[in-house]
Amino acid sequence: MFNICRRGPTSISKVARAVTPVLRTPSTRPSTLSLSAQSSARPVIESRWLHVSSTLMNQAAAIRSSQRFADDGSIEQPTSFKEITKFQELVEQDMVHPNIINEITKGMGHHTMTEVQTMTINQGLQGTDIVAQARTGTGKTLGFLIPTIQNIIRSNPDLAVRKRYSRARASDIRAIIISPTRELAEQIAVEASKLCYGTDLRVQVATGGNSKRQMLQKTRYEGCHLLVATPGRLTDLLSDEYSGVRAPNLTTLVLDEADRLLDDGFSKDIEEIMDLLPNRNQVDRQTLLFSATIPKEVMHLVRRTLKPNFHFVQTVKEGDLATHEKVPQKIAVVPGLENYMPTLLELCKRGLAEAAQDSQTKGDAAKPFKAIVYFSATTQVILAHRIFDNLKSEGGGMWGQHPLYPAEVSVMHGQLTQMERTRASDRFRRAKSAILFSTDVTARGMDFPNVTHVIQLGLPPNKEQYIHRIGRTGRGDKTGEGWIIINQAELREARNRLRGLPITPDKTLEAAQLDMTQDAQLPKSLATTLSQVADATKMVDRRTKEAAYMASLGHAAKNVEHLRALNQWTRYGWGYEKPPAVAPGMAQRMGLARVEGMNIGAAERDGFDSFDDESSFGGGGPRGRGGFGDRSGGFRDRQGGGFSDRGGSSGGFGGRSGGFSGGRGGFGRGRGGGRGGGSRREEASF
Ligand SMILES: Nc1ncnc2c1ncn2[C@@H]1O[C@H](COP(=O)(O)OP(=O)(O)OP(=O)(O)O)[C@@H](O)[C@H]1O
Repeated sequence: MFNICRRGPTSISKVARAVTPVLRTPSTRPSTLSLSAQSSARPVIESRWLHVSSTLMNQAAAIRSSQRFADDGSIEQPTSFKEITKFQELVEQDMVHPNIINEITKGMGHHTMTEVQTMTINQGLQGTDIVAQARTGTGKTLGFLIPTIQNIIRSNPDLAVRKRYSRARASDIRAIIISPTRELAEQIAVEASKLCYGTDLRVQVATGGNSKRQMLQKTRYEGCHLLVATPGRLTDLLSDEYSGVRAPNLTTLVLDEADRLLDDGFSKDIEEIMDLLPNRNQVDRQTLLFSATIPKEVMHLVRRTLKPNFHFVQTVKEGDLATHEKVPQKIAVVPGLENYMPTLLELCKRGLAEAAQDSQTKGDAAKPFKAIVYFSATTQVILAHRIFDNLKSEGGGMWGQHPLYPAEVSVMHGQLTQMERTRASDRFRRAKSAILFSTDVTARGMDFPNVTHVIQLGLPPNKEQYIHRIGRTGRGDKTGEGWIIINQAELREARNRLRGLPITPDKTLEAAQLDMTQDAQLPKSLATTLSQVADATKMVDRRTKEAAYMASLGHAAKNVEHLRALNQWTRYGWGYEKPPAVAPGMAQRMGLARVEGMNIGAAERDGFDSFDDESSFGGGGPRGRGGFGDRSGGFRDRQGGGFSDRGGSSGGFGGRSGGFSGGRGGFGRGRGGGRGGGSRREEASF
């Protein structure tokens, strides 16, 4: 996979995996090293630190000379150095300032470095450009923060100790860390601030969604040495001639989640940022690229971003699994999209039951149930969250306890305001037992503690994203479980996209096995689950459902099987007789005009707004004859029963003429719900 970056006789990956890494490149900052060596009269800590600098200077000089004096003019075999694996040793060996390490050993309680930290910290302290690939949750953040902060202090020893009054300015930026998402930027900034607590370094964070004016006020007031930012806001600040945010002496540039930042979505921004930063030939800087995934396709961009003699740290060996063995991963292939919510609910109930059992035996040490549920589109996240938010316990009435109590159900996606996003991620971070419905905004880098389950509904956009999503569990020394629920129509694509991943099929979830288009006798627990989802779905407004439909339509448009599955979902999942209407012009443009089963036509005016262009949802569909999802009728409606708008006897979960029941009852169609609504009546059969 990484043969693209082979350089010289030894492949980079081999070098990076060597037990004792070797210094492959000269230090890039003789001037900064000599600067630190010049000052001498300092308090104890700082004079100790001056020794640090000179030690590093000697090391760096040794390497430089070994290159410079190679007999045949080529780069001489680099000098090896002792690899440090304990944080405290970095202080003892005068490689990192104690004020930084204290925060790690005493503040965070970490003593031994992880594999990727060992390799990147030892190497990064030499000033080398690094691209590092290591599994999710293995501590890459400290892997780039320690060298970044240390290298700033190395060139500015005055900053090593916190002072009462800082003289920092907004144009003092020495290091910039770029992250693809706002939440991740905030998280990195918090981590960086902890590390810098005992120093005089000022950390600022700049992300879209937050007030630029406030950020500038704060930055101008406090100054900034280390800026953590998302690409858009960073470009904005650097190109704004009045912002005052400048980095004329930039020492380090870090791209976290580098493959994401270098892919099509962000690469233009990154290029623009590079142009706005000082020219590397004039102001030498170290560049650090980190990610759990570095696909071949971005390697040429990686190479363009780094100096030619960059160092490749790769703890995931070629052919190794990119995900953790300690995270068992299961796939449930369900007959149709209508099975998603019942299957998810069953899985959550099971997880909570296991957690409750665990807490009886282990007390506080028990594993909770804390899950992130991923969807590919915001509209799907919103719909699923509304359904889960509406769930009611059987027989609990309006004010009954939520069936997933004590888990908090929350949501995270790009349509929330930044304040809502921050609140949602803070709450989820703190929650013991919780379920977060999310788009991929939380898929990369987010370090929510104790996530026990990652559940993906539908296929992720690519293998990398699957790996990052799964990486939200099993972090550090924790374990976790990964689940992916797909429908039959996605199976072939899933085999392709997820090839080589350790995913095993699972058939233990009852709702995943059920053909919801057919009559069936159901066990009580399953009937209850279906009934709860049915009730909850019915309470969701039509617009939310149709927004999810339209978003999925865009993805499914080129595949007849997917379209069929999608339309079937509206019928058996929501109880629509016909799928939502798609305006003829839009259907034409999307190539759907002749596809069987589509509802092409003007939106019906039924009291809701209707839509007829691509930016909308396609309009309100016709009123179905039945189905709990139909706005115009359904379960326990005015006419007294069933799931149907035409009265209980013709209602049905699937929107046809039947229904489903709990107890010994069945799920199906045709026999009628009877008065009072089938799902609540154990004896009833539909
Ligand atoms: N040396 C260490 N020993 C124990 N735990 C550590 C160590 N370093 C970091 N951690 C913890 O491991 C967790 C994961 O760290 P981090 O978020 O840096 O992982 P990552 O590799 O960047 O993950 P991702 O690929 O998802 O971005 C954090 O909770 C962090 O506090």
